[in-house]
Amino acid sequence: MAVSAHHHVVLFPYMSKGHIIPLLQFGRLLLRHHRKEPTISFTVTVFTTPKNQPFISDFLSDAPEIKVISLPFPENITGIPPGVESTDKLPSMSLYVPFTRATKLLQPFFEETLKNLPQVSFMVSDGFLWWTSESAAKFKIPRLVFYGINSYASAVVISTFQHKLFTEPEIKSDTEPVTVPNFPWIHVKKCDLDHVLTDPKQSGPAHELFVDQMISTTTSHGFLVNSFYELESAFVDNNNNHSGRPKSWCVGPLCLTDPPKSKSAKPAWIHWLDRKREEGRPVLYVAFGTQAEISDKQLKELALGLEDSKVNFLWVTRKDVEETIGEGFNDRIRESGMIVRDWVDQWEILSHESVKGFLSHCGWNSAQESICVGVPLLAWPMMADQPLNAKMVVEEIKVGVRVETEDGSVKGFVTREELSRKVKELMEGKTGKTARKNVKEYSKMAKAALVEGTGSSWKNLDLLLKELCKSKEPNGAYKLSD
Ligand SMILES: O=c1ccn([C@@H]2O[C@H](COP(=O)(O)OP(=O)(O)O[C@H]3O[C@H](CO)[C@@H](O)[C@H](O)[C@H]3O)[C@@H](O)[C@H]2O)c(=O)[nH]1
Repeated sequence: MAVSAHHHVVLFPYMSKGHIIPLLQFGRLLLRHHRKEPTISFTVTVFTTPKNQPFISDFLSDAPEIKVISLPFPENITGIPPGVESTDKLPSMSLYVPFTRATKLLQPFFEETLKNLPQVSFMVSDGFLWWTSESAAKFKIPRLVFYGINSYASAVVISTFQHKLFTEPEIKSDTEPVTVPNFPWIHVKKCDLDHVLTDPKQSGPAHELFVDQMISTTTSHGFLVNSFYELESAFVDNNNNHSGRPKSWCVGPLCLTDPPKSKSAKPAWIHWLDRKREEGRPVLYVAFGTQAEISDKQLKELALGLEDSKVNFLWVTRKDVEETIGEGFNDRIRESGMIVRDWVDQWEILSHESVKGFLSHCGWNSAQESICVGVPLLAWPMMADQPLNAKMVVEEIKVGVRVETEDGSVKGFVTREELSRKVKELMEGKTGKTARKNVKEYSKMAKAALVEGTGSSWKNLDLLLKELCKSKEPNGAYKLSD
């Protein structure tokens, strides 16, 4: 089967760095696919809002052919400070619902712009932007939905939801392990799942938003998944075994599509990592993505736990740690630790030879980046899909160690003693050693998944493109060109 030559693809990520980054990487992957498979070529247009555009343009500086269009972000939304257009700038993630609901006001601008663009072969839009499926239907554009989560997390969520696992009968305990019906070897706690899935009332603004997102998902052409088959085959197969459910297409790891970095102008933290390499000291990288909320009390305990562990660490955080902990901390850790408050190139840090462990909240991008570079994880999940990602990483593929909270709940307190013990376990202990060995294997599989012609993700993308990029009959039906 041949496909007609040139296609226009629209990408519409949710306004959160953890959602924007992988979709931009997907845009790059499309261009790269064309370079390897010249029979099919793409124009890619990314939709966003003005305050997100500089980040996107900078991220795509190696791919100027990807066009970025900004739509005006709605003003005067109750609770959302003026000028906030991305979740990492929200004063609290409790504003997720009004922030996300506000995006619906972009719909008329989006549709007006679509009218004036070249015909779109398919669109990939974020599952949080449920209303984009209405726009896709109006313009007869096949929509792929992207949630940024892996197949393990979505399979567990679907099973929990379908079996009303925590709601019928209602399970009151936050920390009682319950067997997941489709996967009897997995036990989840109520606190591992988002409140919308476990709330017996099944009502309220968060629930209504979730329902809208689910409905728009079921009417989509398929799921685009930032993962690779070999990592979680049982869960991919399970997700694709439900008749009537859109097919999941694993096309990742998308982080492997990042361009090689230029060697000029190394930032200070890379110089610091170079020095640690010369000293022969392994480094723990510490970072919690772009929207984690850590109390001052917890931040202090974290800092003291890192200090107690005596392990060298590079910690990227938006907070002023010394201000929270009190004078003297920076002096005490001067030799063993470095704290960075800038935006960093996380991939460059994780790829550095000195980095031998990653204390992470297990946002799916971070976790997968760590797997790809072969660095084991110390999992400290905090919200959203992170508890499930942590379970997957520690229990399923065994590439990490888990930090436990005092009361066993996800949002519970982690003591300095626990943290220090687990840091040492990851960096020097037996479980850490096994995780290190396992993660190297998955790292090889990750790279193999994208190899032209033979990789599972390469083949999936090729099939998907062939399916979506058929030329259209005037009545909107698809026709194969030959
Ligand atoms: O200074 C920084 C900070 C972050 N990153 C990158 O930003 C992304 C962060 O994504 P992720 O690790 O997934 O964390 P979050 O920002 O917390 O991601 C949100 O989105 C993810 C994908 O849906 C979910 O898995 C998370 O739970 C959710 O919090 C990663 O690619 C990082 O490499 C940088 O490059 N430099």
